[in-house]
Amino acid sequence: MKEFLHFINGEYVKSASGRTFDNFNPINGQLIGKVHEAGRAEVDAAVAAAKAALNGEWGRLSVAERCKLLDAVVAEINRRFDDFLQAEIADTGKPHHLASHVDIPRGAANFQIFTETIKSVSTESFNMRTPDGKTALSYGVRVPRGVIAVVSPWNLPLLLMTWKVGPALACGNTVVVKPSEETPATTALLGEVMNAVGMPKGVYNVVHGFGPDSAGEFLTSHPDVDGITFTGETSTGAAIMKAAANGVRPVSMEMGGKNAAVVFADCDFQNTVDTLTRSCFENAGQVCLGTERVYVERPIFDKLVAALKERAESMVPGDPYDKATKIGPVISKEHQAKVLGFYKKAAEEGATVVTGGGVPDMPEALKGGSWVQPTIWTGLPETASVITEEIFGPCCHISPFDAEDEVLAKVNANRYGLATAVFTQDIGRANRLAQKIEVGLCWINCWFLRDLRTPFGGSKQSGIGREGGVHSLEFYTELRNVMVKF
Ligand SMILES: NC(=O)C1=CN([C@@H]2O[C@H](COP(=O)(O)OP(=O)(O)OC[C@H]3O[C@@H](n4cnc5c(N)ncnc54)[C@H](O)[C@@H]3O)[C@@H](O)[C@H]2O)C=CC1
Ligand SMILES: O=C(O)/C=C/C=C(\O)C(=O)O
Repeated sequence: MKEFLHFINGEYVKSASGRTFDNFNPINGQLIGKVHEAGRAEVDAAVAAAKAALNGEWGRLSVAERCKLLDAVVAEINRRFDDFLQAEIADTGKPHHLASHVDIPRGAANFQIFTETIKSVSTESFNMRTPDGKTALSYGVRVPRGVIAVVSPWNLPLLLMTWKVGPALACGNTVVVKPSEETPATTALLGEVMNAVGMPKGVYNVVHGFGPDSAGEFLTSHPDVDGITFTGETSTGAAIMKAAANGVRPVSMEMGGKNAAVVFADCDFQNTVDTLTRSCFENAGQVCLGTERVYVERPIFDKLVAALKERAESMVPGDPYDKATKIGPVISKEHQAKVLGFYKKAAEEGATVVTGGGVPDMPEALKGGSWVQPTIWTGLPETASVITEEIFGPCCHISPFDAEDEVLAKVNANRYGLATAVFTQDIGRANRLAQKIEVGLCWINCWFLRDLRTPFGGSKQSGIGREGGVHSLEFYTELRNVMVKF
């Protein structure tokens, strides 16, 4: 049986308490291994190692030397691609094609983009006359913030963790990562990569455990943590902000969403259906950017519902190791119960269940997994739970609309503001809506098309701050001003 250990100061270590918890495979419900749960002792040791590394060899490296090490991390992730792939599939149950095309390549790319960024970024400088007639030159210099706590979720474990570790290290910080209790494997494996490339001890640390009264809380409330970056549920983000306030540490928060897609009658129909199939059902709907509300202009409403139904029914849940499988299980039995709870509520609230709505009939070997059917509803009022609350499952509600103002008001009538997708051939209308929809990310005729140089993050209760390209430097560095009089 596998054992997942903490990675502290370059070494894999057990918890002093001997406390462990079980890690289950969502594909068949079988035990993958035991995960060591960090107590205060392990979190203290990890933060101390990270703090010491700032003043050691790591802190003395030039930007070029630091980037060379991180380039070696990219090469080593690619060399061990299959190890990462297998670990990620076992932990999450995501299909092979998705993990191999999205998650693992992005794990490497998330280091590469920030080595490129940090090498070419400039700061401002000003020349001025002093009151006594001399000259002064002021210039900005970016310095690392210090020890960064990275708290990451289970839906895209390697991708979302490295999206924060990449820029943190490129900027010269050190990190202590607390991966989700559901998905410890790839974060733990990255420790082997760090050692293989000769990363100085203490630069990358990992502590496993849960949130409240466990590793997550101990880490985010630790006084020697200088900044906290988080992806996950909004209520968790709020709890972490309270911990961060004690000691006045900056936070970067990427939180929940209830994303809408707006489909106009003049859209490229085939592209729209292809894209919605991905945005509603990919990764079993467990993407914070995923679409759970679809608004369709009335003339094509029935046609769109019928087309998406056909596509949803072609997403037959199956063995993620089979390269043809398009949809796997959700992350856990607990999450399955949450998603099925919404399915039940939608029916109780009077939805028309266009397709799905329950648990698929799986082959004997997979029956123990946490499966749910891709599901589409219509007919609910805007106040219904499945239209207002984040479900994080392979499902969407489709409503008709008649006017641009009407749909805009519906899209914005939600506490979240992460992402949207607008489908139309009228580029003026698309850009008009992009200015007015209250989100951090607006896709037009596409979805989850990423350029890692661009700002990524949410509005309203979906987040605080932007990460990506130079925008990540706002969080991962302190901008210091130097004034020289001569
Ligand atoms: N990317 C996103 O926006 C994600 C959203 N979710 C949403 O959140 C729901 C719950 O999923 P969870 O994994 O439980 O999300 P979560 O937000 O509770 O967990 C994310 C991370 O935060 C940690 N954590 C939890 N409470 C904490 C605390 N008080 N202090 C410090 N760390 C803490 C967890 O251990 C995990 O590493 C899902 O059903 C989904 O709706 C979940 C994962 C990702
Ligand atoms: O592309 C990214 O950087 C992030 C994608 C997805 C999420 O943030 C998420 O699902 O939480």
